[in-house]
Amino acid sequence: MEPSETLYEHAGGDEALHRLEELFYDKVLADPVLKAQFKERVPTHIDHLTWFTAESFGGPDRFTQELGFQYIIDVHRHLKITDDQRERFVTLYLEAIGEAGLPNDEPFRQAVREHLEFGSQVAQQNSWAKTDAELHPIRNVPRWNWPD
Ligand code: HEM
Repeated sequence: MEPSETLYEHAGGDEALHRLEELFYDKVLADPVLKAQFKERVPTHIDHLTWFTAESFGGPDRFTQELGFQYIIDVHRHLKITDDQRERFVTLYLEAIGEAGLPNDEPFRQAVREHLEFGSQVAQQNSWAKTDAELHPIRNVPRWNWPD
């Protein structure tokens, strides 16, 4: 990898991330643990997840510009995500990285794991919040970088 390369560039940009999210969403919709959460195919899901991931990995900030961070808080509110569901989500995503032909080097996988662990914990906490005070304090798309 080039030292100056972003995770977004290393992943292969929008085209590769879109392919990853497509494959991941198919796995999610077919999964017995996750089907209680993902009951039907939401047509915007793949594009919106691609925008979020691209921004998180140092690419264009399209998610923030077009949807805003409040959107991702709102979509997870009241879903009551269980530990099993959160863990399954992370496992399927890591499987999809390999299957979509994204780079499989350890620094990249570690950065993706950190993004996923953090993001899925935020989504889970927000999914149980009864009041705004119980929401995770993050209010901007987090930017991940290469592990130290
Ligand atoms: C890194 C972690 C996560 C990210 C970046 C993320 C991102 C998103 C985004 C962008 C949407 C909106 C899709 C749209 O506008 O169509 C969404 C919806 C949703 N998310 Fe998450 N999410 C994460 C974790 C989770 C977890 C752990 C669960 C449950 C196991 C979950 C369950 C859902 C559900 C049920 C929806 C609404 C239904 C759908 O769009 O298919 N999310 N998520």
